[in-house]
Amino acid sequence: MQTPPTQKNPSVEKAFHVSWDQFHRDARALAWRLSGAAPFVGVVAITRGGLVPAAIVARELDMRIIDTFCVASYVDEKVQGSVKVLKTVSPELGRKDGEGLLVIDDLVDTGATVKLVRSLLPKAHVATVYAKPLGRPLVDTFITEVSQDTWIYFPWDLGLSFQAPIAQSERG
Ligand SMILES: O=P(O)(O)OC[C@H]1O[C@H](OP(=O)(O)OP(=O)(O)O)[C@H](O)[C@@H]1O
Ligand SMILES: O=c1[nH]c(=O)c2nc[nH]c2[nH]1
Ligand SMILES: [Mg+2]
Repeated sequence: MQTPPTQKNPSVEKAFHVSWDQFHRDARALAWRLSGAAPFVGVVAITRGGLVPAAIVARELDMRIIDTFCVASYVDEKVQGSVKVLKTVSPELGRKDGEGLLVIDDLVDTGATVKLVRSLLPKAHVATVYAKPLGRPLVDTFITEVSQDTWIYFPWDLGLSFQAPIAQSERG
């Protein structure tokens, strides 16, 4: 299954850099919020970004049944291709339209990924750590909203590098 052809994100101007520490705290906050909706029969991570928060949430909620929903979409930074399903959940977990499942991703942006997952698991509870306005109505639980023109930089995509002083960057 696949969503309609390639689309580009609206102009992304701002940057939101997330450290490992901040991501861990935000994912734990998500687990706290989800504890009110528990119990779930299993956790499903939307790969690949959902693997990290899924591990943290599963640890906090003491869940051991963990599966993946594997998709591929963004072909390049900030450019989204059509979303393709590479693997869905096991038939055992996926029966009953995903009822009782907790589906986790790192963020919802345009909502294309979550829409596709929801079309196959309509009764699952979908949670993300971060949400942008376009995708926000498609998730049941999230922690932090950022504006649509913000690109979120995750710690697994970053490395340490020199930062020019603010005064220097203001001089151009
Ligand atoms: O709401 P959308 O516009 O669909 O965007 C959100 C999706 O984009 C990113 O995944 P990406 O496809 O870049 O792959 P990755 O998780 O393997 O990095 C992110 O992890 C979400 O899954
Ligand atoms: O690392 C990422 N940051 C984002 O803001 C984003 N939106 C879609 N896909 C994304 N990946
Ligand atoms: Mg992803």
